[in-house]
Amino acid sequence: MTIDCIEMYSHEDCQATADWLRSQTAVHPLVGIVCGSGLGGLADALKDQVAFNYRDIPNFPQSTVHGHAGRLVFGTLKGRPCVCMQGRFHLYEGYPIQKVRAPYNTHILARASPKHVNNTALCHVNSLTLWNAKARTLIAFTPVMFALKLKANICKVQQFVHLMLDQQLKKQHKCTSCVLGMSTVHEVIVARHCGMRVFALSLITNKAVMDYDSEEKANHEEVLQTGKQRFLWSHEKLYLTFFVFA
Ligand SMILES: O=P(O)(O)O[C@H]1O[C@H](CO)[C@@H](O)[C@H]1O
Ligand code: HPA
Repeated sequence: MTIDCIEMYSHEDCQATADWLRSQTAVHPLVGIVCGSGLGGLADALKDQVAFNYRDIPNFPQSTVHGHAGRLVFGTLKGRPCVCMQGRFHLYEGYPIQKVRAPYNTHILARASPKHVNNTALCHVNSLTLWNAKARTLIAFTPVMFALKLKANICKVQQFVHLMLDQQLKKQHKCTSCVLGMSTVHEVIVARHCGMRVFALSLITNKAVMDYDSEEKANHEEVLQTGKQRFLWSHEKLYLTFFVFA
């Protein structure tokens, strides 16, 4: 990490964010959920909510994407302390990666026993991805979760590559049989790097633009609409899966 990067979001900045949050709520989350586009409604399921607007949290990035409420919601889900991010951060918003990943570092700091960053944990970048044809939902697991999920026989399995893509990088990547995203991969990398167990569930919302010479972009309204339509199903599954592993 260069000096510039450290200055953009230092350990002290991160600590200040965590200290402020700890002073505002007695909830010490065991589970952190990042709600993607169209899925922010999941936070409504939390009981005894204490919510903060990102703009009021020291050093926190701001949500700029339509449909991302920009709130951090603490509460309990089936009795487990939990925090939901209603709004995530993307490189295409103009944030440097240090700012995009900051909330995930902060989540670690907010835990009762923070872990040291382990450089070797970066080998967990390649998470497995499962396909549930019925609900058009992809689920990425660490290998342990993959095995448990298979045992539970909850969904039909097909393996995909989840490719991280930024609008500007589109022309550099050609892939077949993969799903595209602009956020989850770097979140998973940082969380694994910090020693968190990760479970990622991605809703397939739209057909990707596969003509690499096209200026066309993913249709965000379609993404939000599909999120709304599929939310009830996802909601139930999120209950199921999070409480298997929390
Ligand atoms: O915001 P998330 O959940 O990543 O969802 C996706 O949907 C948007 C596409 O319009 C992008 O923000 C992309 O990353
Ligand atoms: O079409 C897409 N491309 C990349 N990321 C996405 N996230 C939602 N839809 C898309």
